[in-house]
Amino acid sequence: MPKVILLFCSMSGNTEEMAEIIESNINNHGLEVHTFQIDMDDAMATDLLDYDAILFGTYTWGDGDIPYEVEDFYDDMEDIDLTGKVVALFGSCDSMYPNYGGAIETFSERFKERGASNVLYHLKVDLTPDQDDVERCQKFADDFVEQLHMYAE
Ligand SMILES: Cc1cc2nc3c(=O)[nH]c(=O)nc-3n(C[C@H](O)[C@H](O)[C@H](O)COP(=O)(O)O)c2cc1C
Repeated sequence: MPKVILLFCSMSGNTEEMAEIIESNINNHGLEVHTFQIDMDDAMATDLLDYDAILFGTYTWGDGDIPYEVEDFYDDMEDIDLTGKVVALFGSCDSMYPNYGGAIETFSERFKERGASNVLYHLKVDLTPDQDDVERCQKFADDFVEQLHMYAE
């Protein structure tokens, strides 16, 4: 059974809502997920090493920037080898900003740099998830589980 970690940060709760939908859908597939809110829980970049699969959620700040509360986590990722990990990223963004969901792209590049060859999709939701977005989150989780089984074979 693959070990799955879900890490996220969220200022006003939108990315957190996505994380909850994704977690519950992955649980529905019979997989256990260990979930951490980066700024609240004691989650460190080295924790990633203990898992086969990583779900990473972040909102975007400033001008397409990563939020300050994940800056240390981002920097600490520099020293870890994520070869072979299956990764998918998600987050709430705001289409009023020119750099829509830039933090997701930045983290995606970081995961790739660190050797996570299977960086899958990015799910971006505009502000608070509406009913369509809830379904997109559910599908995102379904696809993730499918990919996990594929890579595990
Ligand atoms: C000061 C500020 C800057 C922001 N900059 C961006 C941005 O560059 N790109 C973007 O897509 N969203 C940007 N956002 C929007 C947030 O990412 C969006 O509100 C998101 O829903 C917050 O997610 P959360 O509820 O999980 O904290 C910005 C929001 C604020 C308050």
